[in-house]
Amino acid sequence: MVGVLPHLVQRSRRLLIAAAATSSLAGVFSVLLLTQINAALTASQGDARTESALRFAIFAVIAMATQMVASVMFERLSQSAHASLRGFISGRVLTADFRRLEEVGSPKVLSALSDHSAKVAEFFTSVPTILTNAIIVIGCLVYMAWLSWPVFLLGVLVIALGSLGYHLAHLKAIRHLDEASREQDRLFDHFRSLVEGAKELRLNHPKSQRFSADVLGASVEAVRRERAHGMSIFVASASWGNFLIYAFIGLVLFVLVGDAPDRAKVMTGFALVFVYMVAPLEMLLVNLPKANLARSSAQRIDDVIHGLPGADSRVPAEPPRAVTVALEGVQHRYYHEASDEVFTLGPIDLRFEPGQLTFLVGGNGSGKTTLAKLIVGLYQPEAGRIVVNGNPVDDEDRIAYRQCFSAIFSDFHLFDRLLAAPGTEVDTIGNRLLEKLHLRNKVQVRDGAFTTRALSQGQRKRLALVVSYLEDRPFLVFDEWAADQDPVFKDVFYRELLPELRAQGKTVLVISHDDRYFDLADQVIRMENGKVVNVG
Ligand SMILES: Nc1ncnc2c1ncn2[C@@H]1O[C@H](COP(=O)(O)OP(=O)(O)OP(=O)(O)O)[C@@H](O)[C@H]1O
Repeated sequence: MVGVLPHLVQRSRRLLIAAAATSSLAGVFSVLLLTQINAALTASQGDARTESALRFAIFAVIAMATQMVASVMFERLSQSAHASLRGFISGRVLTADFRRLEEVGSPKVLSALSDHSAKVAEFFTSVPTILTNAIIVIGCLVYMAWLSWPVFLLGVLVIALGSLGYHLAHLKAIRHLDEASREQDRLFDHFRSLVEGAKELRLNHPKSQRFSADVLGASVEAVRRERAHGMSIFVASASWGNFLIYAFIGLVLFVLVGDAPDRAKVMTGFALVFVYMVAPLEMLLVNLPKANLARSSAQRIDDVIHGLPGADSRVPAEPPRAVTVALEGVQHRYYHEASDEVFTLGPIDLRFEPGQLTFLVGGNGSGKTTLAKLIVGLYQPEAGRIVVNGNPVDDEDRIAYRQCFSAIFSDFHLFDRLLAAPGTEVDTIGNRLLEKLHLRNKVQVRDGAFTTRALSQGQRKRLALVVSYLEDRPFLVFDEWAADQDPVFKDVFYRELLPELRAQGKTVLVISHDDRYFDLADQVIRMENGKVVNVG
């Protein structure tokens, strides 16, 4: 698989080449400017000054214009790389296998979408600086060769020594930068705790302080330390490069030039070239680490993408009106790395019919939610198979299979927009449902969105139910939906809403601890430790 950085480079190859060519031109004209300055400084009386001034002016304008155009082009490349990276990663997250996504975890995904993408995009803005300055340095060397061969050879030797030092430093520095970007993924997890654990942290001051110092602070510090370490090595090697340049200047001015007849003239030329070359060299050495940071971030993005292999994104057909789902020897396992233990669910054989109300019951951790995720197709069975309306579900029709379901899990998410298909009278139907769920005085559906989501947990669950009704899927799954409802509404849910759904021919699966209502079910499945122990 091509990494994201080579992919981005390949994708915008043409613009990149154009921008690089313009950038190189800017470098070439900067060196030509230098030749004009030198010519003016060392010219004898009576030389054609006007002509020289004109050339100088033309070169200056071209250098500025090419620099400007190149910078704008690279800035655009950088922004489009950023946007395309974000689109690409989000696309992968959207289509990824759900279990793989759970394993990768949200901190890594968020870190890839924000910080790492930005660092990779910056690569495109550091390229013109690297390129222009590299050309200036090379141009200066060529000019030097024209002035004097021995000096040029010495220059090449210095550059070779500098590059060797830089390469050795690079090997060491990149380790720190890689470690920093890995730690940064963990840092995003702590950022999430900082926001999502705001209540717990406020209620316990010592805990908050320990979190701030030992967890968040330690991680921030680790990123700072590793990045500072890595970047310091780069910057220090830049100083080594600078030192070599000064050593070079010294050698040329005091040893090589010696007592040449036109010493003053030669020395002026060289001094000017050196001074002209130092700043680009510095820029070069400062910008190369940025490109390395980008590479390290691109590696992290590649890791996330690698963990989320692309899936079939064919648009599935409309789900059938009614579904019979059968599980045949279905099995799923979770591996817990920390304790080296495996939780095994199944093998399980079950059957769900249209117009059938099933209750799934069992103790905490017995595997009810995992079974529900298997039934709705979020997890693929590791053994056994699922048969829908008589047809076994294979990899190709898994997406289509999932469209048969609408589920409210306990960690459900309410989107701010209902995102209904165009043409659906979502406002009218939604408001009717809000009325039915006793929420009309609190919230409305307007222009395809709820007017507010700032409601109690039980009320938000009712909104999730509205969404579920609107989706109008043949199989509905409610994972402890009623747990947050008041006794009156619980009664409405079990005695009115569920029988209504059953009467409509829906297949309904309710995970519940409310044993008062078990007698309403057509089927009660009891689970213990990952196994179905009873179907009544
Ligand atoms: N995302 C996960 N990654 C790894 N293991 C998990 C994951 N989710 C659940 N498990 C494991 O599977 C077991 C069953 O969990 P599950 O959520 O299916 O139980 P449950 O019956 O729904 O429990 P509860 O009544 O508490 O909701 C747990 O004990 C846990 O060890």
